Amino acid sequence: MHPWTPDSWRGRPALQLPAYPDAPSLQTVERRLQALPALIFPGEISQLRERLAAVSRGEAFLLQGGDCAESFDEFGQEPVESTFRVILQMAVVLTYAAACPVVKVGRIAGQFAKPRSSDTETAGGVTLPSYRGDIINGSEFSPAARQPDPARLLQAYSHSASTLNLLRALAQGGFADLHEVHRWTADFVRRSPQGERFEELADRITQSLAFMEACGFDATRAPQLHAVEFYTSHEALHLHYEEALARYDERKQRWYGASAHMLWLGERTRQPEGAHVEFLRGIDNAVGVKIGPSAKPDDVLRLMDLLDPGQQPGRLVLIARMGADKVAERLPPLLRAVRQAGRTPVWCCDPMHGNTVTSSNGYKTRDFERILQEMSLFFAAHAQEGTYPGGLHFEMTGQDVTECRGGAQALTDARLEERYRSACDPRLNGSQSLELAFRIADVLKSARR
Ligand SMILES: O=C[C@H](O)[C@H](O)COP(=O)(O)O
Ligand SMILES: C=C(OP(=O)(O)O)C(=O)O
Repeated sequence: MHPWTPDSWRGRPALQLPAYPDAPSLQTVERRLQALPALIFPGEISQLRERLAAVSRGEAFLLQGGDCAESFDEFGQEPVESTFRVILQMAVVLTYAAACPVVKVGRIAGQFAKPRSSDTETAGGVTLPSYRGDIINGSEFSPAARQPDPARLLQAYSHSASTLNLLRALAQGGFADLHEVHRWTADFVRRSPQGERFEELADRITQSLAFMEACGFDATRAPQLHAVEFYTSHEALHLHYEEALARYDERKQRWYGASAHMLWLGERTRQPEGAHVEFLRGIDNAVGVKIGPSAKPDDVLRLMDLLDPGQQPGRLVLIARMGADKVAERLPPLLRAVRQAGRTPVWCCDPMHGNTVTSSNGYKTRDFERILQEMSLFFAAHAQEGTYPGGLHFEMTGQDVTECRGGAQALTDARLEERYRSACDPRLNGSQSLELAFRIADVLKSARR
């Protein structure tokens, strides 16, 4: 294998990257990013890998979720806090049901670049470059907004740094204390059936804590009750940005990606000879790979050889995103081939990306029941093949958006326009996310048995 360097990807075909008209400006920005502090430190990356190693042994469960694409405009405390809160709630529901630790990873603090099916978009007879995420261009349909602008890389760094600062405070500063579990429910969820169900669960947790404390258990000595570990992730799509944030860990003598704890390869950029695989093979982070319905067993094994030649526990997360109608047929041969090769990656289910449809009024949407169906079939495929269903990966937000259809709120096509805020793919709202956690909790419980 040829030697890896942070820029060795530049010799490979790089799909889904914009052509910047002003190359010198891009280079200036890259140099500035190289001089900025790392957002993530090597010790945190090792810790996440240990947690994922536990998942791969069937001792824990991975919950990964957040925006399809973070936005520079929808920025502030509320969106971050509400998403964090719903992830905590989902994790509590799953932990309680499966009696196992849940590793919490946000699609957050860096999820700014989007792969697109088409390079251009046409509206009203005008054709412009597609929106590719706020790190590249703007979502507004105008020639100026759609021009790729290198200055956006610095904005993405600064938004990521602020978001991460808030997440660290939320995770460690008292908000995530289990004694506060009643405060995690947003008002619009509280009045729903799943809000009420969560309140019952919160009551049971509060009573259990009170009982244990009455028995002499000293809660002040149990840091796990007062804080959570929360990790960040995004798609490693914008390689100029990722290269500029690669840092060398002198102690381990390894490079790592300092933009997030975990980075993943998208379905559209996982070519074995491509630039994205080349970059990710050289860094020490946990690495995810999206696996769509066209993937053959040999494709998956080849990617595993390239990205994890040493077969290190907790290094690889294979994120199956097959679609509810294909998962039962396409996933089992992959699970079998990986098991027969003696490999134990984390297997995770993304029930969002294979289930996107267009509503009768022209919105990109997803059906709650199809999402649930793909997850159930994912668990069934693992039961059939004797492998461990290690996690779930969602596009979701804590806010009260109307982007996915169905769920107990029974969102219909007509209601999508009420609060459709995503600039790219539809997300589950806070209520739908919590409902999904309850609906999948029983499946997880029996899978772990
Ligand atoms: O979120 C993922 C992708 O960017 C998205 O599914 C691609 O969407 P498109 O088919 O509208 O380009
Ligand atoms: C683009 C994404 O997914 P996929 O690569 O699976 O299409 C995503 O998760 O944002």
